[in-house]
Amino acid sequence: MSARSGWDLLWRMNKRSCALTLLMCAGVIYLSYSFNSCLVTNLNRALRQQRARGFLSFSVTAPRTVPIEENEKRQMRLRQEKQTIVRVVPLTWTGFSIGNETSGEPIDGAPKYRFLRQQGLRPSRKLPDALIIGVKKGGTRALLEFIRLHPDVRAAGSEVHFFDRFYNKGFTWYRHHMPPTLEGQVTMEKTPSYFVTREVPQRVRQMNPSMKLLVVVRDPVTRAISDYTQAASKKDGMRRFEDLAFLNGSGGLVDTSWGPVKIGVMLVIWNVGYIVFL
Ligand SMILES: Nc1ncnc2c1ncn2[C@@H]1O[C@H](COP(=O)(O)OS(=O)(=O)O)[C@@H](OP(=O)(O)O)[C@H]1O
Repeated sequence: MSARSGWDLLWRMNKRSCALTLLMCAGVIYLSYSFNSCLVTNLNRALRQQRARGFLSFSVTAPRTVPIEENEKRQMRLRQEKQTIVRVVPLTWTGFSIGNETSGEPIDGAPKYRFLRQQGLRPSRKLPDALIIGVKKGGTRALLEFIRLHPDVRAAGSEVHFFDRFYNKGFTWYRHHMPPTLEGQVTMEKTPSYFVTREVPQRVRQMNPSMKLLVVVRDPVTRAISDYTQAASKKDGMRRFEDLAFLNGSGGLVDTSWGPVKIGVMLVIWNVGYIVFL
C-alpha cells in the first residue's frame, strides 16, 4: 500500500468516526431532553394534584437531596406553623340549618368548618354590618361579588329581603340567613328593593344606627330599560317600553309612577347623608 492510499484510508475512517461521534452526541442530547421534559411534566402534574387535593394544606416541595422522612417531617412542621397563622375563609356559603345553632354560638358540627376548628377558630353568624340597598339593575350583584372576594368579608349569597318582606320573622331569622363569620370579619347582604321600600330606612336604623349602606347608581334611563328587559324576559306579551314609560303614549310626558321609572326618582326616602354612593 502506498503512503497516499494509506492517508486516504485514514481520512475516510476519521470521517466515519466523526459522523458516528456526532450521531451519538445527538442521540444523548435527544435522550436527556426527553427525560427532562418527562420529569418536568410529571412534577407539574404531581404539584397540581397535590394543590387540588388539599387547598388548605400548604405543602412545600422538598429538594431532591433531602431524604424522604426528613422532608415529610419538615412539611408537617411547616404546615403546623402555617396553620397557626393562616386564617382559612371559604368565600361562599350555600346552606344553613336553623335549629342546630343558637344565636351567636359557634357552628360546631359542620364538617366544612373542620379546618377552622383545627386552627382554634370558631365561626358564628352575626347580623350584617353593611347592606347594598340598591339600586336594582345598578350592578349590585357585581359589586357584592367583588367585595366578597376580600377574605374579611362574608356575604349572604341570595337576596334576603328581611327589611322589606320578612321583617316580621325577627332578627334571629335574619341572623340565620347570614354566613358564619370569624371575629373581625364583615357580614354583608344585598337586597336592591330596600332602596324603594318606605319602611326600610327606619327599620335599618332601629336595628343598627351605624349600619353601612351602599348604593350603586346608574343612569335612570338605561337602568329603566334594563329593568324592563328583565321583566319582559319573564312575561309574555308585555307592552312596548315606550308605551309604558310615557303617559298616554304621548312620547313626551314621562310616567313616573311606572315601576322602572319610579326607581329612578326614589332617592327621597333615604337620608342621603348615610349612604355611600358608587
Ligand atoms: N361591572 C359592571 N359594570 C357595569 N354594569 C354591570 C357590571 N356588572 C353588571 N352590570 C350590569 O348591571 C345590571 C345588573 O344589575 P344588578 O346586579 O344590580 O341586577 S339585580 O338588581 O340584582 O337584578 C346588568 O345590566 P343590563 O345588562 O343593562 O341589564 C348588568 O349588565
